[in-house]
Order: sequence, then C-alpha cells, then structure tokens
Amino acid sequence: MAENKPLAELVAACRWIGARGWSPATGGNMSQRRDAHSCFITTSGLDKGDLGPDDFITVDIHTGETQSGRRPSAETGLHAFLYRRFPEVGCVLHTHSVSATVLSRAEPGSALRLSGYEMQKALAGQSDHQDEVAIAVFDNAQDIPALVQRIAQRDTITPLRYGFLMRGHGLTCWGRDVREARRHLEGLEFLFECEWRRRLLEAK
Ligand SMILES: CSCCC(=O)C(=O)COP(=O)(O)O
Ligand SMILES: [Zn+2]
Repeated sequence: MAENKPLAELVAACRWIGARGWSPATGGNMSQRRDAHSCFITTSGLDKGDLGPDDFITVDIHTGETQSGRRPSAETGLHAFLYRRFPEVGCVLHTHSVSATVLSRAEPGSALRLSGYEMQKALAGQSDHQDEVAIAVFDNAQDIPALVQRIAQRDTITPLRYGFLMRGHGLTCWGRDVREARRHLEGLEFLFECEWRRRLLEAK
C-alpha cells in the first residue's frame, strides 16, 4: 500500500521520541498528513515509543470523523487545526519532555523568547543566532476545542511558527514532512534544555 512508506517514517519517529524520553508513560501524540482532508494519528492511551503501523487511525481534519471505531488521540483537534491552518504541514509531533514541561511553567509570559543560540538555525528560515525566535506558550486546558480557539485567535495576531508550548504539559511542533518535524523537535528540545539551565545559573 502506498501509505506504508510514510507511516514507516512516522513509526520510526515515535520510537526515536520514546527512546529520547520525550513521551513518558502514555504522553505525546504524533500524526502525519495523508492528503488535503485527512491525517494518520496515534491511538489514544498507548505508549507512543512502542507503536506499529496498526496503531494509527485516519481522521478527517475538517470533521474529526474517524474511519474506525478506535479512539484517536485526545489532542486530535490540535493536530487537525494545524493541518487546516498550514496546508504545507505534513507532520505534527507532540511531546512531554521534562525541559518543555518545566520551562513552560517557569515562563510567565505568552511566549518563550530565545536568542543567542546557534541551534536556532535548526528551525526553517532561521539563519542568525542573534535573531529572536518566539515560541508561543498557552495555558494548558482539558477542553481541546476551547484551546484550539485560543490558539487560532493568537495566530491571527502573531502567526504561529515551528511549535507551541502548553504550560506544564509539553510541546507541539510541526514540519513540512516527518524529517523536518523531527529536526524542529530536536532543535527546540535542545534550546529548551539550554534555556532552563541558563535561567537556573543566572538566578543564583
Ligand atoms: C499522561 S498523558 C495525558 C494525555 C496527554 O497529554 C497526551 O499527550 C496523550 O494523550 P493521547 O490521547 O494522545 O494518548
Ligand atoms: Zn499531551
């Protein structure tokens, strides 16, 4: 089936995320665009570091309808929003790393502003460490449609780029394909780790 190749890349990305410790317990969800109307997304409640191709469900990004009776990720609405908002996005990765969880709680503002890091250049379009990269931070919520509304509203004022943090929860990031989403995830996780260590040192 033509769908097997892209899912193999996503399965490998999920295993890599699990091995890095970024999806502890059942945390995290991952998806890949299937076409203009649908995506593959992880089944809810599984260990995302130990998935096979059968653990992904097709979801309509406009209606939320699934093709099977299984339960897609509780955060499907966030993925669907990103695929609708950015037609060029091909993969969305959500993780629960310690760095993203701690730093998003320590950041009182509505964005985490990073500058001075060479690793910023891992993010598409960034070419100078002195530029500022602002990653939006939203208060966490269990009401996903309401959270999507808040995110969509902010996006109309300050367009989202690369990813966003949910306070005390984790990072959701994306890319044109699995490879770019992985690069953004790895770059952002590195930046978060550097930033919380820097803040810790400078607080002393
Ligand atoms: C202990 S994980 C809590 C739910 C969550 O934030 C998450 O990322 C996983 O939810 P899913 O429904 O995608 O398994
Ligand atoms: Zn989560």
